[in-house]
Amino acid sequence: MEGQAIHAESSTSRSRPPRPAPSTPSRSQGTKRRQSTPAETHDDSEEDAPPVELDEVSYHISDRSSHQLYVTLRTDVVGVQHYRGLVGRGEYVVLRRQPNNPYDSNAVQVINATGQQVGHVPRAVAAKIAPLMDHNLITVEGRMIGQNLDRSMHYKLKMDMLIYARPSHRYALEPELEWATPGQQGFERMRQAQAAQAAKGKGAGDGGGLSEQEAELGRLLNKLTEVKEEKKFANNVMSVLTADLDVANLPPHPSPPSLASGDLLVDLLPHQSQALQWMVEHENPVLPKKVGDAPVQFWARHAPEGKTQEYWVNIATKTPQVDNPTLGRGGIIADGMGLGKTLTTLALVLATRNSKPASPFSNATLIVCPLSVLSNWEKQIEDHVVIGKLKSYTYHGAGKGIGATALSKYDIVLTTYQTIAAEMPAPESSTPSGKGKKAKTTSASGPLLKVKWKRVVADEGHVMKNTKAKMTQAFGDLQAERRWVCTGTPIVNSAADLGTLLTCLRLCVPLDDPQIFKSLILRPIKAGSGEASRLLQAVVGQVLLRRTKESKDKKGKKLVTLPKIEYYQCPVKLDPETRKLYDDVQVESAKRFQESVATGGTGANVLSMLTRMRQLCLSADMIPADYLETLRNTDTLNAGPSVSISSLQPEQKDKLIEKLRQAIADQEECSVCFDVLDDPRITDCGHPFCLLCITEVINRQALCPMDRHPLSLNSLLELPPDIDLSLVEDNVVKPRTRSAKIAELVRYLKAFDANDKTLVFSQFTTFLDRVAGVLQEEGIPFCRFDGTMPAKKRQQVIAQFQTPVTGDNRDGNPVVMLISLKSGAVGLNLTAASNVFLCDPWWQSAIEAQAVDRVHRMGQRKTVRVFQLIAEDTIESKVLDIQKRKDDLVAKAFEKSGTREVKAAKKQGRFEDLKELFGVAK
Ligand SMILES: Nc1ncnc2c1ncn2[C@@H]1O[C@H](COP(=O)(O)OP(=O)(O)OP(=O)(O)O)[C@@H](O)[C@H]1O
Repeated sequence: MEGQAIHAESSTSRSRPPRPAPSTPSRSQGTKRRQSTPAETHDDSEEDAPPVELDEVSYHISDRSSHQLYVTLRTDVVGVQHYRGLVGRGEYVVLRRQPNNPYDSNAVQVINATGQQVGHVPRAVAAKIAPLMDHNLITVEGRMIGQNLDRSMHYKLKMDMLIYARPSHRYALEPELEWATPGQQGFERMRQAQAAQAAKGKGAGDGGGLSEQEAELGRLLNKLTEVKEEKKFANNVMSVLTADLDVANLPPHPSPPSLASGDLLVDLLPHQSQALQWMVEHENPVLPKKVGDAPVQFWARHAPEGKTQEYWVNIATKTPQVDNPTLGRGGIIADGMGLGKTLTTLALVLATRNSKPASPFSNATLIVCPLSVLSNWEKQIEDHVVIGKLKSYTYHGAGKGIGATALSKYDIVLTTYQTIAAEMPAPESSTPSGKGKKAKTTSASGPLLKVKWKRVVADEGHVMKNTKAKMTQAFGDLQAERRWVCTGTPIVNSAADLGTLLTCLRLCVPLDDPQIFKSLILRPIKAGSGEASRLLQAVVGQVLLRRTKESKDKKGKKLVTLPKIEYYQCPVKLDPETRKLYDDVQVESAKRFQESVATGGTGANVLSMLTRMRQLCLSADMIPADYLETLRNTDTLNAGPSVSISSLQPEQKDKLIEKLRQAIADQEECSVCFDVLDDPRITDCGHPFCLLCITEVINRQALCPMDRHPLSLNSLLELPPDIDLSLVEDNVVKPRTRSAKIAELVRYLKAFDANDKTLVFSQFTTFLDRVAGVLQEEGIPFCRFDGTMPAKKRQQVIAQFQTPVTGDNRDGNPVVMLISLKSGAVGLNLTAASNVFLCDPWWQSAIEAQAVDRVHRMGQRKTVRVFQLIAEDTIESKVLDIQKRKDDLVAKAFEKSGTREVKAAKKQGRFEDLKELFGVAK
């Protein structure tokens, strides 16, 4: 039975973000292999079948979970003679369920890196793994031991099958998988055998034999995944990943656009000219000329011994092919904030104006950015490009009434992520998105998706951290000859972020495939593979340029010289009334926390309790008047049955919607991923989550992670489309009493020089409303900036704020800008300010650093002063302690010794952190 072929169905494609045509051909075109020989031909249905696509959805869901390698099973790929897919030794292959196979409903296909089927998993093995795969309990992938590159007739090929599952499922799953352990010895004995081997010093994973530095990098990357909220850590990892790049000695552009050339109103700085040349080279990559030349995007020339015909080998995936591989054009500009990525990109457009792209592409560049930086691009063009040298157009809001042909005549078109997402054709709602079917479309795509761009640039491209998000898919759908990402933080949460960027950029084919990136890089890194860490480092070396404010040129001089920056911590004493309320709330919250720990769950709404305590530190009227009472009376253990949203009373629904709206306005985090809510939903028990996070939880355990209330997908509610999330213009709240923090802030503002401008950051827009009320009372001119403001308004606000105070414009010239910490701050130039107030400490020091970077950047002439307001003896001082401890841990993790202890300390640290925040004695 095992050698018998199971025929493929003719329609096997599933949906994944479509690939742009024709510059970046589909995988089957781009990495086409040798023509099949007569011996390899097979039945017609297979011949006409479209190339097999990967299942994007299941990839995404499983990638968000932390699966662990349970066991590796040596097995076969069978029925190889019926398929045309070729594989090399060591190549990773995708194992995909084929439930509609007419001969075996348990069938599992084996698919190579170019999407072609190689064969099937043996029937007996498939029967065991198929039900587990169907229930999303395991993920499997294969690594080829045998190969069929010799083109002789093969019926089966040896393969290692790697079975992954969640660590928390071990208890239930191991009995189901005993048959897969070597000699069916069972997991316990397998572990004992592995431990004995490790004790003999044979090394774990495939990290054995690799240098200590490689192993160390692997360990660091693993920690990155574990401590995903630690952005500083991510920055450090970027430093490690880019440590070997010799950026100081990059050649400058021979004739960059400049004052002298009449294109720019400024000259590029030397590091910007180097970046320009690097970008030009990466838009025109050249395959290695001969055997032995350095690989380009991992493709190397290969000449088999004794044979004359050379072929190509992808040294990352071990994929061979005869036809010339297609190279991606573009890359990632990951320079630190404020080094001039915007200006360099404009210089690229100017420098390549006369090199017309191949037909059918136009000469137009599309720049996609968050709404908050749209006006910054307009301003940079206005400030730095000589009038008439670049024709630019902003395609947003009222500017949308223009067709594809007109757009393609511009040199630069500016737009936002939301706009490109909205231009995607709407899927036909009645079409079931069943397996094997692509959603049909009813509406046509918008003009942006119709233009054949010379290049597309994703500014602040790290926002595309999720391959399933509409804007990521929309960027992938844009048709362009060259593709770029600009971001100071290419890795935000984990190395997977870099994989997403490769996918969006179509670079390093076939590593741009999420499934292959995961198999080759993410999973092995988790398993401690130094080789995979080295591969990740190599990917970075191929596609990314990064310098920071600390980088030095070849003479040892810093790239940019900036004025001094001074940090001050300002302790604030709560007023007696707030102090009393805070202490009561803390005692009650601690009780709730302990109760939930005692019952063994995440129990009570931990995050929401922490948020309320933080709001109390800012201004007591930010929490509901009856909050303490509610806290005392809430029965956290009363879960109740799952409720379908459709059965809720209208007033219950309204309450939930209001709660969700508030959570979004307050930038509350999702308590599954600890990130800002993405595509938010609220449960019938009143907890907000990202849609993807809560869907995954429901699929797994159908209980709310906050209060164990039973949930189903029907218990989720989203905001109605007509609800207005935008900041109510000039929202000003006159607080009943002035909180200690607001009083302290005003004290400083009054003491500053009348010409000094100040940024006031808070995570809570509702707090900024209260500050606004007090500033109004005090007659201190201020403005507000918020991520949800219309583009025109933002531009006006920034322009107004950036106007220096002089004798004649003092009246109404804002000296304070109120700005929310997490929305809208990235990418802004606010150098008119030299004082920064951080009103509430944030867990991620990197977010605060980003805020400070709005002011401490090129163009700043004064010393920058940063004031952190900390409410004494509250959760805020504890947050700082935790932040510091985490920074210490990060520092330690970079020392070579003690990393295992660091890891253990971190795990324990999470729980200890919570105890500390609630004031529960250790
Ligand atoms: N060569 C230059 N001459 C004069 N000013 C410059 C030059 N390069 C950059 N600047 C100014 O420095 C500031 C920062 O530049 P820019 O906004 O391009 O940085 P960035 O790397 O895109 O920053 P971010 O990561 O925050 O988006 C801008 O005000 C810009 O006008």
